[in-house]
This record gives sequence, C-alpha cells and structure tokens, in this order.
Amino acid sequence: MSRLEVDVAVTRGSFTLDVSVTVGSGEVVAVLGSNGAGKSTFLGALAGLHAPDRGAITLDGRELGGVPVHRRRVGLLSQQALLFPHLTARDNVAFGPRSSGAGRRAARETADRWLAMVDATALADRRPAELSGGQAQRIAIARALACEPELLLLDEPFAALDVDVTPAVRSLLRRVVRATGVTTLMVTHDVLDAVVLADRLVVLDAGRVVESGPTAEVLRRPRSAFAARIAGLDLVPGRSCPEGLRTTDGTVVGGMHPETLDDGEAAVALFAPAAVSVFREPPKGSPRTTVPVRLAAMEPHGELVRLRAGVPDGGPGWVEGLAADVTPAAVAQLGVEPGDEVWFAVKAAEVEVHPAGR
Ligand SMILES: Nc1ncnc2c1ncn2[C@@H]1O[C@H](COP(=O)(O)OP(=O)(O)OP(=O)(O)O)[C@@H](O)[C@H]1O
Repeated sequence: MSRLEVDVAVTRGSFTLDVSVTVGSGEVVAVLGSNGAGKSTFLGALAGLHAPDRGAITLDGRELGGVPVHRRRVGLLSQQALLFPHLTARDNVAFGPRSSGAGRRAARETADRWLAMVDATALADRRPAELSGGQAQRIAIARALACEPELLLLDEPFAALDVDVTPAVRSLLRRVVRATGVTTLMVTHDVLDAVVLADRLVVLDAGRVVESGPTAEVLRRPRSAFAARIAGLDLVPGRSCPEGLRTTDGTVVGGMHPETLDDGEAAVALFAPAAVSVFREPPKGSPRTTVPVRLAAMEPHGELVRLRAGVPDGGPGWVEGLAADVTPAAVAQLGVEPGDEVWFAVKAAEVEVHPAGR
C-alpha cells in the first residue's frame, strides 16, 4: 500500500492548476468540481500526461516526475474500457503482467484470478466486440488491477455506461478496490460515485482545492458552493454576525450557530431547499429572512418542484442558484413561471451557520 502526495502547479493555456492533495495508503479519494475546474488536468498530471511547472508527485516517497508512464505503477481506468480489440478478455487482462515480465502461463493465471474477481470468468474467451459496455468495463477493471498498481486512477469510470448497469459496476468496483486496498484517486462529477466509493472528497474550483474532508462530513456540511449543490443544500457565503450571517451586500440571513464562530469570521449559511417558502409579494411581518429573486428555472424534483433562483434587476448576486422545493399545488397557486420575480423566505431555525474554511 502506498501514500500519494501531490503538490504541483500545471499550466494549460491561460489555466493554472495549483493543488496540494494527499491520499493516505489504501484510501479512496474523489476529486469533484464543476466543468473546467481542472479535474482532468489533475489526473493528467498524475498519469504523466501533463508535465508540472513546479512541485512533486510522490508515491510512498518515490518521485514520479521523470519516471516513464509505464514504470509508474499507476493503473488508469477511463470512461471507455479501451480494450485491445483483437485480444480476448483474458489476453487483455494478461497483457499487463506479460509486459512486466511474467511468463505466459503465470500471466494467464493472474488474468483468470482477476476475471473471477470481477465476475467475468464466463467472458474470458470473448473479444471486446462481443461484450456489452458494462462487461467491457468489468474487464477493464480487471486489467487495471492485474498490473498490481500502487495507485489506481479512475477517470469518470461510469460516465459512458448505461444508467441501468452503472450501479452494479459501481458496487463491483467498490468491492475490488476495498479487497485490494489499493490507494485510489477518482475524478468524477457524479456525487453517487463519491458516496459509494470515496472515503474523502476534494473539491476543485478554478484550479484550486476549495474544500476537502470525509465524504459524509463534506456532504452534511459543505463549505463551497459546488459541494453544497451536489449535497442538495442551499449555501450563502458571508460573515458571522450575532443574528446568523451577513452577506457582502449587508443582508442578514438569520440562523443558528451550531459551532463556535467569532463575530465577522468568514462563514456559510446552509439550509435545505425544502425549508424555503416562495411568495409573490414580500411577506409582511414575517420573522423570516426574505430576499427577492428572479425565477431562472423550474424542474421536477421527486414529488416536489424545484425552483431555481437567478439574480433580479439590482438584486444581490448571492441568490444565484439558490433552490426552493415546493409542492406542485403551491406552484399552481402562485402561478409563477421562469422569468418572474418572487420572494424566497427561510426561517432562522432552518438555517445553520458554519465556518467557511475546512
Ligand atoms: N489543451 C488545452 N489548452 C489550453 N487550455 C486547456 C487545454 N485543456 C484544458 N484547458 C483548460 O483548462 C481548464 C481545466 O480543464 P479540465 O479539463 O482540467 O477541467 P475538468 O474539471 O476536467 O472539466 P470537465 O468536467 O469539463 O471535464 C479549462 O479552463 C480548459 O479550458
């Protein structure tokens, strides 16, 4: 088992990735972030595809920079299985062990062991053209692990699969990763991948780490807009004040302080979209925090309707993207549609204010 330490800057055109991330031995870390946050660049640096401008990548103290890709002992599983089309499933899996010097028979035995591990013994003699997407991805998992990598990189490993096979492949991957104890770093933008597979999350934004922590903790109390969004929570950044949180434009969002916060400390207010009420007119004499928004979108959300906020003329920018979950009956009664200006309101008892840093 190996510990990965990454502290690098990588430039691509006008974009710079500058991150410091550690993955403990045997740990599974998911790197999440919105489009363009730098996830692929990060993975590319680890895989040896992009040379860093500065810094180092070490695996158990062994510096990877300058080591040819095939000698890094890094396994990569991509969206596409990328199997050799002319080889059987077994020979695809045996290819790695053969390349690193195993004899034909030993490599076949290794391949068969891994095929059994991914429940694909019956597929051993098939060629990639005779495999479904999910089957091919299982063979690709076996192939990546048969090389006994010290580090396994997963690049959106389920993104190209049919939605109905994804859960089975995801839990199979979880099982084999746990069984081998291989140190694993996964890039994904699907929160389910992170929930099922990862011990810890690292959230990237504009090439920087904006938050990291145990998966459950980050999703329960996100500190970044992206993590809040995937956790299904509304987040308002600002500074702690006795009533809750004060935004940059001076709006006070009433809320509870479950953790000790100094007055003026950078903080985030978190609340569930279901705690947000929606009004046509500003509610009078309400003990709630109310803010004007322009409805940007309406979408079904389980049995409710999710209303997404945009910024109204002259309104505060921080309302962008806030969500309110309301019943279809309430939407019908309000008679609202995208483009309308409405008021979002939330009670202080439903709002938690936490420190912004983690
Ligand atoms: N070859 C390139 N030349 C110049 N800029 C690039 C190149 N490739 C990527 N970039 C820029 O680097 C930034 C990060 O891209 P990257 O692909 O790492 O993001 P990502 O988080 O993987 O995004 P996505 O989720 O969309 O795949 C983007 O702003 C992108 O435009």
